[in-house]
Amino acid sequence: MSLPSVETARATMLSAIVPLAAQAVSLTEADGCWLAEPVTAGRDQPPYDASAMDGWAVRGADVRPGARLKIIGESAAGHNAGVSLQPGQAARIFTGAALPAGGDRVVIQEEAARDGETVVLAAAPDAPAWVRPQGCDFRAGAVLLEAGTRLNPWRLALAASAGRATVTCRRRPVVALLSTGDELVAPGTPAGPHQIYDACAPALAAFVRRCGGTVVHLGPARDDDASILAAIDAGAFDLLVTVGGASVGDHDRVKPAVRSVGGSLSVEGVAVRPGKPVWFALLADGRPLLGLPGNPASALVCAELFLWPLIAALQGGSTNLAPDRARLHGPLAPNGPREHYMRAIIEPDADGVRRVRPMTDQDSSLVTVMAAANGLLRRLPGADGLADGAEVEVLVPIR
Ligand SMILES: Nc1nc2c(c(=O)[nH]1)N[C@H]1C(S)=C(S)[C@@H](COP(=O)(O)OP(=O)(O)OC[C@H]3O[C@@H](n4cnc5c(N)ncnc54)[C@H](O)[C@@H]3O)O[C@H]1N2
Ligand code: MOO
Repeated sequence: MSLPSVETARATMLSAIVPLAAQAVSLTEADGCWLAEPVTAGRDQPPYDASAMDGWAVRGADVRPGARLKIIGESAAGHNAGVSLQPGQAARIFTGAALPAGGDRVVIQEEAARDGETVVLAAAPDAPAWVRPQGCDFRAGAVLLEAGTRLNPWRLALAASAGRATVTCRRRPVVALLSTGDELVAPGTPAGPHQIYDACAPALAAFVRRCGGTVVHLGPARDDDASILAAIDAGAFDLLVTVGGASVGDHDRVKPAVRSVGGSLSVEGVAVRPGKPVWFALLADGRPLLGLPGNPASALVCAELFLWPLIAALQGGSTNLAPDRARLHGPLAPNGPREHYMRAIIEPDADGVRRVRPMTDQDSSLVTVMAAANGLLRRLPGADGLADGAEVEVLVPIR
């Protein structure tokens, strides 16, 4: 049976996702969320004609070399001068302050000298008006951020400038992690001679948080249906991620256990390396389940390819997994039948050219190899061998 491509499998998974409810989210909590409603401006920004510099507010018509102007007041940010400039008059002004009525230009203080109650302009004051007109950043009523925009610190500054304390975003998904396997023990607990530490749950927890999800740990569970189902039953989650037990061995019990309680599988294996046994199901109550293979590199590559888009979709967002490009460091053998995501080091060479060097050993169990890599080299099924310097596709993991 031929397995679906990464793209087809991802589309199948995403078609089953219903975005979570929208709610008001405080700006301090909204970084990384997708807007469910636009942010519009309730007022102009700046709300008045503002000085861009510290200096003297004047009437442009009065600016002549050496002009002597009478000082009639002061305008500081947050404090209106309460004066109106008549011909021949000036007001002290500071950056961000409102221009007094009648003023339309600022002469910076380096271009003028105070002399008692007057200010004397320099021989050749510089040309800019140094005024930021009311509404030059945005106007009342303008749509500042469209629905569907993903918030980041720069966009949060815009929402904050519009006076918004909250924005409307979809709830962050609660993602439950369930590692399975009789051999697994949680780091920090004693390990028997035939046991290994659960490397995937802590790694995936960090991954989920970077995607904007919150994490619940359900495992590790034993390789038996009762243990797996008890863990699933106990969990309150929006998305369940199981790790291990995905393949074809007698002890790979997760899929049978999920089926036994009415789960329906829509993806069972993908033509990808690493991660071929990855699977996807809806539980009987409709909640989605992503089944990751147990080898750590398989689990984490599949997290990039499938988990990140699923978490985004639950928040009403989409991810851009379009590969980037780099030049190959050294030759590369032809690829096999599966789309291959090779753990690799991507860095500039001595000439500043971005190079990608695949790790020598691509065994999906090797955590040392994964930890030394900083990206993935993507190879399409059946791709030809390549020479040193060939342009290739790379994927830099979510940061
Ligand atoms: N006859 C076949 N055997 C296997 C096939 C196959 O097609 N035919 N596929 C192989 C591939 S590819 C992968 S990937 C693995 C995936 O297997 P499972 O998802 O069933 O995972 P496990 O068997 O439970 O574990 C695999 C491996 O990873 C270790 N592991 C599991 N969980 C963790 C964890 N949380 N932290 C660290 N290490 C973990 C586990 O001890 C095994 O060594 O199957 C191949 N077999
Ligand atoms: O696909 Mo498995 O993930 O090759 O090791």
